[in-house]
Amino acid sequence: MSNEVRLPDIGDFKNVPVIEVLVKAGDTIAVDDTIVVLESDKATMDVPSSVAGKVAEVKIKPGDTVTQGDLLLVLEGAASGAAPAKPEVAEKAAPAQSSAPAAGGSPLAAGAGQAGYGSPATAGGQGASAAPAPKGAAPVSGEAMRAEVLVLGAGPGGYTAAFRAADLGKKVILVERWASLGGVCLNVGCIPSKALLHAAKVIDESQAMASHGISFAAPQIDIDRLRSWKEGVVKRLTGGLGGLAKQRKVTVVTGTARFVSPHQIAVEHEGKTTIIGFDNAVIAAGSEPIKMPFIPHDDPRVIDSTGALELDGVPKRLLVIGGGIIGLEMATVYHALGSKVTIVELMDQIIPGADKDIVTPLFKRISKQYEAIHLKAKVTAVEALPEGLKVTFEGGSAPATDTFDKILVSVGRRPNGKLIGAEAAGVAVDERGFIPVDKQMRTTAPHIFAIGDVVGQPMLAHKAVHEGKVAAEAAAGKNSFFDAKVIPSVAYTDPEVAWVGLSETEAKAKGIKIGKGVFPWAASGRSLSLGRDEGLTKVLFDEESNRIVGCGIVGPSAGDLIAEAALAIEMGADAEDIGMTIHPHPTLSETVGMAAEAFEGTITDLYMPKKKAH
Ligand SMILES: Cc1cc2nc3c(=O)[nH]c(=O)nc-3n(C[C@H](O)[C@H](O)[C@H](O)COP(=O)(O)OP(=O)(O)OC[C@H]3O[C@@H](n4cnc5c(N)ncnc54)[C@H](O)[C@@H]3O)c2cc1C
Repeated sequence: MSNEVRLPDIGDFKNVPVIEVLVKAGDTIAVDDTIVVLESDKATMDVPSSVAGKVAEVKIKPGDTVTQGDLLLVLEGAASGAAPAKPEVAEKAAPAQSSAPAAGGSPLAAGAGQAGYGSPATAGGQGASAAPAPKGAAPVSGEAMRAEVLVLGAGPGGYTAAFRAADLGKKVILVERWASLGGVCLNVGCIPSKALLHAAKVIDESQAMASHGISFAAPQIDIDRLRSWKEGVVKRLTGGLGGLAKQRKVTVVTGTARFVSPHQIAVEHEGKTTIIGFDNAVIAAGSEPIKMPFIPHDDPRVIDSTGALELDGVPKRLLVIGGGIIGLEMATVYHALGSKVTIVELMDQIIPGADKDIVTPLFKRISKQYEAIHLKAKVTAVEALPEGLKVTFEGGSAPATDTFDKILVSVGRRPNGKLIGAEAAGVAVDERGFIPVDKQMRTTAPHIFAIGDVVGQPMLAHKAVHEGKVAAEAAAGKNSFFDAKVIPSVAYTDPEVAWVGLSETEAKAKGIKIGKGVFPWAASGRSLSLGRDEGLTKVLFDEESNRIVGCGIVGPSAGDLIAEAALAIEMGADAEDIGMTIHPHPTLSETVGMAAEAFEGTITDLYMPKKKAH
């Protein structure tokens, strides 16, 4: 039972005015009582099921503005060390962060413009639903092991949480159903895909050099060697994690875990069940690819991202369903290896989470390379015939039917929250399988935390890692919060597309006034010397404060360049800070500085007669 009532992480509440407060000190509140009316859609907030009792103090009044996670009420008997309403004393928050614009009501939204590898089909958010907290089951007897911190799942979120908790002196058990550590990211996600994308890049660049005077023979592709090189990269990293776990004395248990009570899990492995007790737990169970009911997924010619990374041959004609990041990265690989690629996407652009102008250079390039890209179109049926997979389309420029050798289904990922017996531990899971959490990554059972893909979008490894640290520190009694302002997204296509913070589309939709500085890479010496000129760097600024609120970059290495914008946003930098920072020449990083100068009107590498020089 908690002694605080906070505004939960549902929807998108940021700086929302309080219209009415329906309780006062001395009132007794019970589950489902309405306590506050907010302006946003006249939303009301009811007492969550983990809270009940007498109100000691009301922390808000009509006219205040509140943001997700803010403290609303303190109940009698509250612990003196109650967590602060805002993360200003969070240990990891540097001074510059707490003075940055988002805290003071800037247009920057923490969730803005973020898309991950689970997009576009699953549009969940952190704490997407306030499911009532289940009670949890009675403890079972026969505990074989006990941990101070138990971590369920050894992906980037889980191994980070386990290692951080161990470094903070906790006795940690890490449970993983797969034989190797590293989760989706290391085994069947980020790392193998980037290894294959590197191979694709070498093939494409060697072909491109023909027009610059250097010709190579057509590549001889030994698919078995390519696969084993990729597997070697994966093994090196996952093996390294095993070593790091040993060094920290983290006990790794192999098996599939389910909660059996609020302080116990049962681990099934090779027909044996082991009960492990814990004080705190961190759920890092990740996500899995979404399957579509009308697609014959058990036909070996229908693959998901894991199947695509297995590199089981190169199909002549490949259909990629879903023009999100995973689909486009895999299309890049298979195109380079020789497949004729068709993409079908429901929305009116590929990578729907990013601004159209930063996606257009990629779209133009792959439109020339691929057989077809059908936008605003969908697959309605797939028939498995001996000669191929007959696909029925609807909408856009798609034909009525077409036949392919393989189909990659990449329409998003679904969280694994419903597969771990969460109800036995008193952990609420929403109807889609996401686990609602607060800013300390606590679930509805306050001693159990959840992190990574299983708590919401964006489904990205770097988000999971950051959350893993917060959860481990909070479990170790530290006052840590997830207070990152932004989470960058990258499509490692060719060209790469990267964005962070507010997008122009979002700013328009929300009526937020922004200014922008754009630097076309056709004016970048470095870009031209790479034989490429289609790139673009766009930096968005708050119109009043001139502080950076978002950035979009398309071009080779955009994924590396976006880190500067993410840091600038975290630090509350303005256009002058970025423009006056001396960037090395000739580099692509100059394009970020020059975009800021274009906004300021101080740029000399472009002629911008409309901007007043100052
Ligand atoms: C093809 C592809 C490419 C990607 N590329 C990138 C990229 O470049 N950059 C990026 O940031 N993200 C990328 N991602 C996304 C990234 O992989 C995920 O966001 C990240 O792995 C999530 O980490 P996690 O710790 O939440 O979960 P996961 O990595 O999914 O790990 C969860 C772990 O929990 C284990 N588990 C689940 N249930 C149980 C159970 N009951 N008992 C025991 N163990 C269990 C699973 O076996 C798994 O090992 C990519 C994803 C894919 C599919």
